[in-house]
Amino acid sequence: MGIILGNGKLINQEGKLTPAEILVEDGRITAIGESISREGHEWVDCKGSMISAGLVDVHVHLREPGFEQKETVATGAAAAVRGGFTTIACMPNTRPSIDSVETVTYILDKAKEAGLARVIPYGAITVRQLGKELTDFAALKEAGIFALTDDGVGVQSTAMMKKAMRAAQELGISIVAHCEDDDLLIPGAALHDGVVAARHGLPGIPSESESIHVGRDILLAEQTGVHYHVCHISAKESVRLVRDGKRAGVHVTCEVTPHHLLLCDEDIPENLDTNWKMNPPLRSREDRAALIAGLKDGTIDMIATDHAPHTAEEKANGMDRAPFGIVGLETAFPLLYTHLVETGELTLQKLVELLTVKPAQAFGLPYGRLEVGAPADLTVIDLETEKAIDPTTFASKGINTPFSGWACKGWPILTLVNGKIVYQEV
Ligand SMILES: NC(=O)N[C@@H](CC(=O)O)C(=O)O
Ligand SMILES: [Zn+2]
Ligand SMILES: [Zn+2]
Repeated sequence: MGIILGNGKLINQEGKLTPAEILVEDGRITAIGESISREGHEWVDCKGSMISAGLVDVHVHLREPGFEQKETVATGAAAAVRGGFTTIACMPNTRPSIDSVETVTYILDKAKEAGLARVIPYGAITVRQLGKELTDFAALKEAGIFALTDDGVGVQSTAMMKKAMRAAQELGISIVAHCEDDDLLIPGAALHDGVVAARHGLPGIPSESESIHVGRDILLAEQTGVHYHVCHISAKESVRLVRDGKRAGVHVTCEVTPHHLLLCDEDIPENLDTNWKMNPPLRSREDRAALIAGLKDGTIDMIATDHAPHTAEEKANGMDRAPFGIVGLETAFPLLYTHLVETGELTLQKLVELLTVKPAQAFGLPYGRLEVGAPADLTVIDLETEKAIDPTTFASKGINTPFSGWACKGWPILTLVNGKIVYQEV
């Protein structure tokens, strides 16, 4: 017996929504048609909503092991499927960090136990993410990592990064970089080094602290031939460097977050609410425009949330001491649909691609495609009902979002992973 997603809509070649039904059997999509015979199958009413391939997020912090008060694999995976994400790659800045086979296996076991989203752990580039010694890439690959990154911190040594790229290239693993040059950082700086930080008399985080690493690493990627991916790109100079790198034939990709696409430093409230503190910081209005332009011309390959839950207690520590990071899994699609698609900046088709097939393609994952034979990772999204973002309803333990109260359309109502219903709006 299969499951029919009935009374749904699909985006066609012209980007129009047309009536469609999907049959799912044994974890795969086995038929797509205007109307599928219900005989012998369970029938689920999509109520005229859009059916999309399940969303893929290559940048998520699940916090387990070590910071279970912020999030666990189970709560993070629940947040993922509630947000329509069926595959998430989780970052290694846990305690211990994901620098050993044991920790990779621990997370994969927790994810299996939760039975919600597909969770693929990143492996750390350096032992304990200290930048001093490479981890055992071959062993981590064997254990099932998604790619290598030291996200949370930048790899400071150029020589270490080059060595990592060489080794990763030989094994066919991608290097994913949090680009940040610590030499350019002022302790306690929390906002972009621009007009808003200046108005508050605060030290700022300069754009070059990011773009210098982007430029350095693109040159190293050119030398080594590795697939190099930039995390949470935020500065216009970084976008320019990636554009030039692509033109020169370097295998470079990058991601942007929903918050960097929708907000800039001028939006930060006067009271400096720490739900607006994240790394990289919200940059200038021009930077935000460059990110949208980069998405449109293909320089930016995908959208990733950088879901970074922290406790309310930690976030209550003031702009200079609160941890960097905001949650994103449960708000990404509604925010982007409402504020980029409904406003005419991006087409719905393009938004869906940036959250499905584009990240999957860049990293060689078999997900993100809605076609017969593909794994039945599916998301049904209600594009009509308008609701305000309410952090008290989140499945995530984190409620640290600057988007509380924002009215949005585009809410996921049903999520299937591997043919199994893992989220259904009640
Ligand atoms: N993005 C953030 O502001 N914080 C992330 C770290 C990171 O993504 O660099 C975290 O782990 O909290
Ligand atoms: Zn980062
Ligand atoms: Zn991150």
